[in-house]
Amino acid sequence: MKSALDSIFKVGFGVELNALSGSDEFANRFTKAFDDSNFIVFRRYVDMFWKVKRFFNIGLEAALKRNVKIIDDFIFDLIRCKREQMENEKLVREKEDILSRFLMESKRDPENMNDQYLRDIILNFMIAGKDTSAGTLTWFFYMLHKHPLVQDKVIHEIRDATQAKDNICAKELSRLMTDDVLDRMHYIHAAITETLRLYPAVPTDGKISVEDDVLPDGVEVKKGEGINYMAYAMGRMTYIWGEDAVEYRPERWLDEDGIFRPESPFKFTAFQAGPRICLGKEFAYRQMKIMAAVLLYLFKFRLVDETKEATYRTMFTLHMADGLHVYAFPRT
Ligand code: HEM
Repeated sequence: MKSALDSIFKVGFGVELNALSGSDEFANRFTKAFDDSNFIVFRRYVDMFWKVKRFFNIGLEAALKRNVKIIDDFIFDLIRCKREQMENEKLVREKEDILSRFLMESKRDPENMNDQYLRDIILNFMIAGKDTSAGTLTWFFYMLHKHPLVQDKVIHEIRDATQAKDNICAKELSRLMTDDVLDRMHYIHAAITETLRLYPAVPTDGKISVEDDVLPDGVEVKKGEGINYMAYAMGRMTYIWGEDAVEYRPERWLDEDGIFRPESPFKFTAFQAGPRICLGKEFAYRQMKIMAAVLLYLFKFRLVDETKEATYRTMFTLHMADGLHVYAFPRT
């Protein structure tokens, strides 16, 4: 999670999270407030008194208010730092990250693109990019543990694609992860995609119809009605994926030459489909492949509790309940 958050800060906002927060403790406080708020907002679906609690500022709603203050302070600080950074660097690198681009735009339209607007943009990227890829990697490592043969193939492919020496360090190994090398990793791509089919980071997603419509199966939807699609259930349906739908089998994504064969996003819905498909999909695959390849090449992992079956925590994203606790041993 920490590493996914670091990437979003670096690539999306062009700042180092640690440099910004000054200490791990401040960054941890922000991360905790962010995760807890995610959980509390999701709870509103099943707590019919949440508005009353918000009105009297009690219970989880009081906690949410405190968390939102921590998040706001942190994000407004980020915006201030970023503005200073851009001034100091005389805007030489203005176009390198998403936040710089929004800040440039906000100069042209300061009334609409005010700090509140920028805060929402930043949070949107953090929600979209932090828990999704970090959570998927957690389930991926769990799947590899349950399927040692898949794990062997993954490690074989990393060796093959990188041609790394046995005693290579993490820094050198990550330097070998060029676009070319990552594009050759079809098996890992398939194994991550298979993980997302069974454990989609966004397990259920809601939409509101902007006009009267008819779904492909004939169901009528009226303007303003809500509708949900459930990637988690769809990934396990036998009439979509065949009799072995609940089996973890990366090979289903590969052709006879071992090349990754994508499915229609309307069938594999983990990234949604259509004009609002995930903007960070390619970034996420790259990030997850690099992280998985470096960790698996250098370490063997063993679960702390081999008997425990992983289950999820109900939130907007598919968190593994209590996380995945592992022992790591050097592979060589
Ligand atoms: C395993 C990783 C990921 C998965 C499964 C995933 C999945 C999704 C899904 C299902 C949506 C649609 C949500 C909705 O509109 O209701 C979405 C939207 C989005 N995602 Fe991702 N995402 C992932 C990683 C990322 C990353 C790393 C980033 C950014 C760096 C990102 C940026 C976005 C953005 C900006 C949107 C909004 C697009 C729009 O509304 O036009 N995602 N993602």
